[in-house]
Amino acid sequence: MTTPAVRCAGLRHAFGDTVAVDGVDLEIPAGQVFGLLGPNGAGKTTTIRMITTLLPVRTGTVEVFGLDVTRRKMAVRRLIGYVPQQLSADGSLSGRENVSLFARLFDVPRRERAEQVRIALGAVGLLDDADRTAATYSGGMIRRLELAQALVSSPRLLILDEPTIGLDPVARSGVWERIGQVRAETGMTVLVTTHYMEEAEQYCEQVALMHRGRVRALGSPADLRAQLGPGSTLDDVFRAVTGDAFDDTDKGGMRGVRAARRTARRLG
Ligand SMILES: Nc1ncnc2c1ncn2[C@@H]1O[C@H](COP(=O)(O)OP(=O)(O)OP(=O)(O)O)[C@@H](O)[C@H]1O
Repeated sequence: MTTPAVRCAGLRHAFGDTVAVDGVDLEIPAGQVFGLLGPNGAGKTTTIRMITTLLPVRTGTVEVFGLDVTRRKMAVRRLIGYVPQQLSADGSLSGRENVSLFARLFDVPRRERAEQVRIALGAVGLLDDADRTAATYSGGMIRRLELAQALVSSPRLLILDEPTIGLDPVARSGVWERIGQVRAETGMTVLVTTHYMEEAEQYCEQVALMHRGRVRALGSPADLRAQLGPGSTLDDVFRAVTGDAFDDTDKGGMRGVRAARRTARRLG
């Protein structure tokens, strides 16, 4: 059997009295687009931060391509590209400068840097706009720029936290198209959190529904719908598991992205 891209066993994390992740067992097969779904506060970001080594794993284990994230932290970091919910692009720099900065941070060899930056910008359709400052980009372009920042180190596992939050439907499908193309070309594994059920349905091969720190349902969107009964949607499955509704904010530009992500955090 091939080594899974991610394996979490008995994973738990508490912030003081708040148990954010409460015994998560999860296996993400290599090469899949895997969706981690859940309402605000379900524990998705905390899980992702442990997988990316940004939060220590105190209880349970996490492996990325068979490497323990606690013992092999640096090796794990080299395998991962991460687009956090918080804005990670600098509005005062050009698209190319933003991606170059990440290339340096991720130790892309100096000789290869310019070419890798060009390839990453090309992969997200931003080559023509690469030398404009990011402050002039639309919300969808900023998300694609952040995707290029994560792709520049050629990761085997791409982790995206709410990649389409706050974007209009056209920009959302633009982001997903780019993710799909890169994944088809490289075979990389994609772990994504999203609030948008129709996106999970359309783009994820498997999803885990999280609620109150636990995985409550796991499977392909089609299997989960079938388990609930004929005519069910993934939304129905979600409501059956959580009983919660979502916020959905559509705004454009750097300010809009920041505002939407802030609102999403506040609502958490
Ligand atoms: N740094 C922190 N300090 C204290 N509590 C935190 C911290 N980070 C998260 N929490 C709490 O842990 C729980 C899980 O939060 P987490 O951000 O993992 O959820 P989420 O599913 O990613 O939600 P969202 O969709 O809003 O990002 C929430 O109750 C949250 O308030």
